[in-house]
Amino acid sequence: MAEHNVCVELVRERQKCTFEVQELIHLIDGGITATEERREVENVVCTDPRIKDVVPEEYLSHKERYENAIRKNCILQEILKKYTEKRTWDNFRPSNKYRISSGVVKDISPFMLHTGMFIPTLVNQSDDEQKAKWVPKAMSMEIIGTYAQTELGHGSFIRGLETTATYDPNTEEFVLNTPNLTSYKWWPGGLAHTANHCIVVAQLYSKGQHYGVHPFFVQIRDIETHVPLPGIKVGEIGPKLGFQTANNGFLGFENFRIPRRNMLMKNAQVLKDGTYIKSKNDKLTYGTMVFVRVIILFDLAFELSRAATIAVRYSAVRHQSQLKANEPELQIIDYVTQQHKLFIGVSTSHVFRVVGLWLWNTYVKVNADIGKGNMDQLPELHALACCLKAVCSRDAAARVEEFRLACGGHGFMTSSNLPIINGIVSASITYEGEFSVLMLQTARFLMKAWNGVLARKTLTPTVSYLSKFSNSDRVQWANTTAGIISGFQAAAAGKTKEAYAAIQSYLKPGTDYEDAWNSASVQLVSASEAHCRAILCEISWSEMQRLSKTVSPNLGKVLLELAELYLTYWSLEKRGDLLMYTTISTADIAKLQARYEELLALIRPNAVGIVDGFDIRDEILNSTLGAYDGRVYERLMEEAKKSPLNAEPVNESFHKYIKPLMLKAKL
Ligand SMILES: CCCCCCCC/C=C\CCCCCCCCCCCCCC(=O)SCCNC(=O)CCNC(=O)[C@H](O)C(C)(C)COP(=O)(O)OP(=O)(O)OC[C@H]1O[C@@H](n2cnc3c(N)ncnc32)[C@H](O)[C@@H]1OP(=O)(O)O
Ligand SMILES: Cc1cc2nc3c(=O)[nH]c(=O)nc-3n(C[C@H](O)[C@H](O)[C@H](O)COP(=O)(O)OP(=O)(O)OC[C@H]3O[C@@H](n4cnc5c(N)ncnc54)[C@H](O)[C@@H]3O)c2cc1C
Repeated sequence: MAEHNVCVELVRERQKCTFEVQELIHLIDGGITATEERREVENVVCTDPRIKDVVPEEYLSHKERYENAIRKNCILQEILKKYTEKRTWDNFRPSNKYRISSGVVKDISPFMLHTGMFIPTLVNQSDDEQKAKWVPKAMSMEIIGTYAQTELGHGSFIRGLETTATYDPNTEEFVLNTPNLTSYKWWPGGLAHTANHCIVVAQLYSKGQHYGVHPFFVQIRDIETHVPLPGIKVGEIGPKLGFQTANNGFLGFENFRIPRRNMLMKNAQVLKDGTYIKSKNDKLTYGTMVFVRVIILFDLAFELSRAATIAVRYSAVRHQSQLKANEPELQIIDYVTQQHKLFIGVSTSHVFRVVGLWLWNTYVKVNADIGKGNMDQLPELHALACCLKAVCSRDAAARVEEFRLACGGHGFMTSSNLPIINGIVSASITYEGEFSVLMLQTARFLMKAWNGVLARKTLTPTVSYLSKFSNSDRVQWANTTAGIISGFQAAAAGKTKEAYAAIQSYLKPGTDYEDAWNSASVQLVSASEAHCRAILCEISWSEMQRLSKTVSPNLGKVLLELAELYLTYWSLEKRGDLLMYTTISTADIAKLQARYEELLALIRPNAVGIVDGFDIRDEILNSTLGAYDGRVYERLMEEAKKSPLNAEPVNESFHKYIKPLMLKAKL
């Protein structure tokens, strides 16, 4: 971007920056080569003239919008293929290259489930022979798939799914059926008109026995004509709050037959005669969900970084009101209340990224152990992935909404892109495991851990802190980062203990454990949240500390300020918990507040530099308010002019309706 086109406010902001932005970019990308590789792909895609929309997406009809998304995503796939053809899935270097998708369509790609769930399920749940047959075809997009699990009647309760797969040993086939309306698959992305294959999660029956839910590889459309195969009823579910171009669909089966070997057989198998071979652990069927819950953290970090870039740059450009009489109007970023809205979101993006990487490394390690037959760490991984996915998605949605509010009226414009990002992030609170449902999964783990505390057992690493805080004394408070982390752990331990006690107190004679659990579930969710906050604080602080030692002192200082801001913000938000479970005093809280305000002031001069460090191209930001040059007002007007209503000075509705109304009023 030529600096002479950049508005004066952003030029000044960039001059103020105390660290090297390029260094931050490389840190976020994971190295200079990763930055170069990402930029190269982004450049090829974003400068391809076929990708540019003449009419903005939001003015298209639902149908046109989908067709446009498909057209452009096919071009993207073509380009990406060039960059990935030498790689197989197994050595595919995890990167943030998928973010390029936002430079192609503003909303969600209809191929997202193909990449995000169809391929991972084939990779992780097929046996070697199946993998060799299906994965290359899916990777090259010779076949296009999705993940069809949720039904009209059941999403959270997977054991309640109603689609059946009944083995017929005579033909060595499974017969798939949708027994009633509530058993229609409902929601899968790309299912409606994009995918020709899907993973179907269905209840398995063989030799008259029921064996629970299992994944099946199912072709639903003809490869040549794309016509649904006989016995398949498929369609789209209609417009939603967001995800307009995701092509979410419904699917029903009528005696639809698939070969025996189309059951994904890495974990459980059905032999030719119908004999069922059990998996080493029946929860391995849920493996793709664990994978996606883990990688969602990267997606949330990225979406937050987009919203942060938009809101921070806009706040530097926008002037409003006078702080002092006869002085120029302030840049809104100089109002401390504005900094309070903005900087926690910026910091949260960094926290999610580093905690996401830590979770990813844990996932890789546990998966390797599972491969060797050791399932010991699976419950802990599941508990971690559940609460982190749940809390981070909810936090991200709150932060994006705050960024939107921080942009005042203009943040309400679709052209700001904040409403679309809001839709994308809000959806993540529900999909891949609804918030409360996942929090209660982690609570199950915490209750078991508390049993371990009572029995003086050694606990697994992420809950080992519970033993430290098992007595009733309030924990000694220290106004340091270590003290804050310890305070969060004390709050988590205290809440876990109380939720446990609440279950016991509800367990009167004649009460089932499940009813007592339900009665105590608000406290259980609260305990899970506290546990998750303790993890977010501990891991983000240790990771940011580690990273700060790998970079220049100037950047290291900024990283630590962002990390400390996160800890301080949450200490103030959760002061009630800290007052209950630690010896924190009102004077300590006042000190925390003062430090928080100090951190806002320290971050302020670097705010634009920090969001520049996310290195998000204008085509990927898609925002009138957030572009690199800060030409906010020109862009808002340019976009407004694209409204089809502005194509004619008088709309025909005037003659048809308004004029007659006015004439009638005269009579
Ligand atoms: C360096 C960077 C690397 C990154 C790599 C990047 C690669 C980039 C590639 C692509 C990028 C793409 C971009 C990605 C963005 C993300 C996009 C994804 C979009 C997704 C769209 C949405 C898709 C969906 O929504 S699919 C449907 C999802 N559905 C759900 O999640 C349903 C939720 N429900 C459940 O999970 C379960 O029903 C339940 C857990 C709530 C209950 O199950 P249950 O009834 O069977 O269990 P119980 O309650 O009885 O418990 C039994 C027992 O089992 C334990 N359990 C449960 N689940 C698991 C599990 N998964 N694993 C292990 N153990 C489990 C449970 O804890 C109980 O244990 P107990 O010991 O307590 O008895
Ligand atoms: C944008 C989007 C994309 C999606 N994409 C896919 C996809 O590609 N493939 C796919 O298979 N699915 C997909 N889904 C479906 C998604 O996974 C489910 O919507 C999700 O798992 C929640 O299930 P549900 O809709 O049945 O909600 P419900 O389970 O009916 O939840 C409704 C309410 O009941 C509460 N509740 C439910 N069970 C309990 C419990 N045990 N304890 C306490 N409270 C409970 C919940 O907390 C919630 O408040 C998608 C959903 C969305 C929104």
